Amino acid sequence: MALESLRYRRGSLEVLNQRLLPGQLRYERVGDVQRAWAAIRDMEVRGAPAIALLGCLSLAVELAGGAGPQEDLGALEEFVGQKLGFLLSARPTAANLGREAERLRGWVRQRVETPGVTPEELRESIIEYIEGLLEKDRRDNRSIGAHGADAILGGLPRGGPVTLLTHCNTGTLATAGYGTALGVVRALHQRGALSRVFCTETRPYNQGSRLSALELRHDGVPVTLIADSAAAAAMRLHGVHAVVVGADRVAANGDVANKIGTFQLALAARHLGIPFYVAAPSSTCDPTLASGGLIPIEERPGTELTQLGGVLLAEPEVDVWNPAFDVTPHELITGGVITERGLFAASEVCGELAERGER
Ligand SMILES: CSC[C@H]1O[C@H](OP(=O)(O)O)[C@H](O)[C@@H]1O
Repeated sequence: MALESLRYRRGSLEVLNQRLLPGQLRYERVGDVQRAWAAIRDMEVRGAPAIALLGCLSLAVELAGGAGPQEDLGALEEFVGQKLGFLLSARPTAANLGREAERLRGWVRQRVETPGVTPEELRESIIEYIEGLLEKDRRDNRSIGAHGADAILGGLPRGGPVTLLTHCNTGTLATAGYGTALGVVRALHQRGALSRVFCTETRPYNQGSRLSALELRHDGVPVTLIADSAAAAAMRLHGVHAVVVGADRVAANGDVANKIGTFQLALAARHLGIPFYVAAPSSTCDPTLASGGLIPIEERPGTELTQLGGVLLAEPEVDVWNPAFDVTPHELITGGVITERGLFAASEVCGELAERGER
């Protein structure tokens, strides 16, 4: 069975509940924005691109079911804006949902100002616009994979085979299919240029051990699971050629917010002279924030550290600090940022994409 984070057809949306993986493969129906919000907040679905798609598709399901004003263009525009605004409150750090919401609001505004459009036509065109995001994600992921494989192979004297290290989950279970950093892994594997990828368990939600190990084994990709604390040693002792990770938000100066633990991977890579790459679609860029210190960092419940599957792992009353993300300064992203538009120096990616109109 193909692992899919989302299953969508007009009027129907199901999500794979990732909290139950790898032990249980259970798809659950999402019939409206409220249910999507809860799935995002509780990390039943996670991963910046998948979150953006889930949010928007849940709105498409509501509209296909007749929700919202029927007769008034302005009222329908306001309904869409309110739904998108509500979705943004689920998790604060990833940029993609906010960027797609901004683009959709602007597109709806233009349609409302188009002479002669009816509420029914507007409703239908919004649904079609949102459905187009699925194919765009898949197309962009393939481009990121190809650009990333070219960049990594181009940086090696013999052009492979390559040993990589990655963090968290950035693949099928974080996107609509191919993945961002794991898209680069897949592209190298498909070219026969991947020796092995080391994936960190990524405490405390264990995206690496529960999700990346699952999807890479499922696809026959040579993968070795390591503890987060073994990452620097693996880089040094197992001939890692490059580190490639995802991103949740890229600030204007190229600082990157990504899963907690990314910053220390970048420090270790810098010390060992290993190129450090970030792979992300252009919708991850947030040129409105000058630097990484301005990116909101989500903090999650301490029970994510003190418990696992209902089993006590720590002193239950201990104080816990559990940020879900950290910020890696652009100067540590030595390989660059891989987007669907190509490889960019981290300090230039937001500006260059904005100049190309990729906002
Ligand atoms: C392509 S997924 C991007 C990003 O999202 C993950 O965070 P979470 O699992 O909390 O949603 C991780 O930071 C990935 O790198």
